[in-house]
Amino acid sequence: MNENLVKECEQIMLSEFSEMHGQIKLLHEERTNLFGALRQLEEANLEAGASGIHSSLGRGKYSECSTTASSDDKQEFEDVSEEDEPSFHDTKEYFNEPNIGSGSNLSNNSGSADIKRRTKLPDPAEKEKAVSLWSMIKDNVGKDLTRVCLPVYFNEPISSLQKCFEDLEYSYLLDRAYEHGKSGNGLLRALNVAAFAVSGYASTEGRHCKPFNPLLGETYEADFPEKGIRFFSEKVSHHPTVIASHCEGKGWKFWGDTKLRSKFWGRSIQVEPVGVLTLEFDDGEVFQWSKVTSTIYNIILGKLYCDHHGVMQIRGNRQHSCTLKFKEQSLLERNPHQVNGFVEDVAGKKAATVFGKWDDSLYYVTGDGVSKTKVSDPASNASLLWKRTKPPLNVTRYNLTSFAITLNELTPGLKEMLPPTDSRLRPDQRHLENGEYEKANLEKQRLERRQRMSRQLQESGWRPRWFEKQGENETFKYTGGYWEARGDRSWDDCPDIFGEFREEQLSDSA
Ligand SMILES: CC(C)CCC[C@@H](C)[C@H]1CC[C@H]2[C@@H]3CC=C4C[C@@H](O)CC[C@]4(C)[C@H]3CC[C@]12C
Repeated sequence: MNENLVKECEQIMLSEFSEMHGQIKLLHEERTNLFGALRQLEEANLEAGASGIHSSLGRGKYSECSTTASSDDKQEFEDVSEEDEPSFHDTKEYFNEPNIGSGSNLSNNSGSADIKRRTKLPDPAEKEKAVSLWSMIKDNVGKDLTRVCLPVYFNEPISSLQKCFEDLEYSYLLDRAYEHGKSGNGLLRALNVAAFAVSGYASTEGRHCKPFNPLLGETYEADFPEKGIRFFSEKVSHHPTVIASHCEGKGWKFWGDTKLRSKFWGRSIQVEPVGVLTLEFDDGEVFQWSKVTSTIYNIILGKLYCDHHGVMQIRGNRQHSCTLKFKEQSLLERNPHQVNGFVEDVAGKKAATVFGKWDDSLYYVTGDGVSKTKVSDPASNASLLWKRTKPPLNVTRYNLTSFAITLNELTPGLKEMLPPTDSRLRPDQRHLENGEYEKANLEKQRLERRQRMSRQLQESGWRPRWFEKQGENETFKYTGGYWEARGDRSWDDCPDIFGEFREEQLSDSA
């Protein structure tokens, strides 16, 4: 087949995923079948002189709900929680003055190494609405459903750029890995790197909402001196969606770009992240790996959940490499989320066995593991590498971790430092976080309209501001300068991507 045609098709598929259009198509098919059946039933019913069938579907008959536009707010939403949550919003908690603490070499220019971060999201301004995808779709019968943009209710108040930073929640594992390697223990370095690679999946458990798809050129910075890290990411391509990120820690750098390739399997979606993650220690040891496949189940019916499966090869350039197997959850699985693997040396000898669960903990045993201990029994002589932190006290329907809760916060003094492209300034996401759903929806529609220009922007020679394609496999590498520019707040060349769209913006970049 024609190569270009295949490429083109692939591109279309990818962009479809980013807008979740695929799901809608599937839903469309399902419901077309359903309505077909319904029509037959109704015809049969009419013939029999009965008319009670519609009520069983809750709302109107199929012929009535065909013309409402997606943006129309006449859509019916079901309220689940009747009682009002008691509000214990404490403003002091959010606007604490930062204390000047012992700074790390990475601390920001405001000199506040001891930033007090929030422990919960703002209380929603409006009452939350529970919306099922089905209730969305049933009001759009007869329309081209691929043109329907999902309302903000399906989103979590986190952008994909911020979600990439969630992989660094357990960055202390990399600090440990650095120290172990420095003191000559290459095996423990490799083990901690393996634990880090697994720990990034922990936050995906129980998360059922879609992150915001960033606009082309949108960025996110995370300066976390308390963790000794500084992270930066940018959306570098819209068709297909590619996010590039770069993180600096104590003795290490971690970077990579992620492009998602997706496949639709009836009721589930399989996501294959394409791209290589690189971890480089200051002493020259490098580890590289790719993320495993993730599947999101029960998109249409039942409880939505996410599983990760496949083999992760963490290749090192010195003594040790690691192979991790994420076991696919079977229908009758009593012990889901299992990860097993081993670290081997250059001679191919197994130096340690690792086992655990991606949503809970990871252990290791030195040697090949099998002869010395029962792998499934962590109580034996296995040592703990990583344990997930407890969920926050105030869980919301987004199920964010304590760490994720802090990611979209505008800590004191931060707003003035940010470029106009930072995710924290994205209005619809901010409104959603505040529970202002109506405003959030309006802004989301405006920005989505704007985003449709991105293909044109990209084709007319748009370039990422902070990353550049490098090397034979064309990975995006950070070109530097962001934190320096932040020091002088010189954001003149950063476009106002969340503002009103102006025609010149197309010609500017050409
Ligand atoms: C809107 C409704 C219908 C669907 C919600 C889908 C949610 C659960 C989906 C949408 C996008 C998905 C993410 C897409 C990409 C990745 C990167 C991968 O390495 C780990 C899983 C992870 C992080 C997925 C987790 C599940 C996810 C957040």
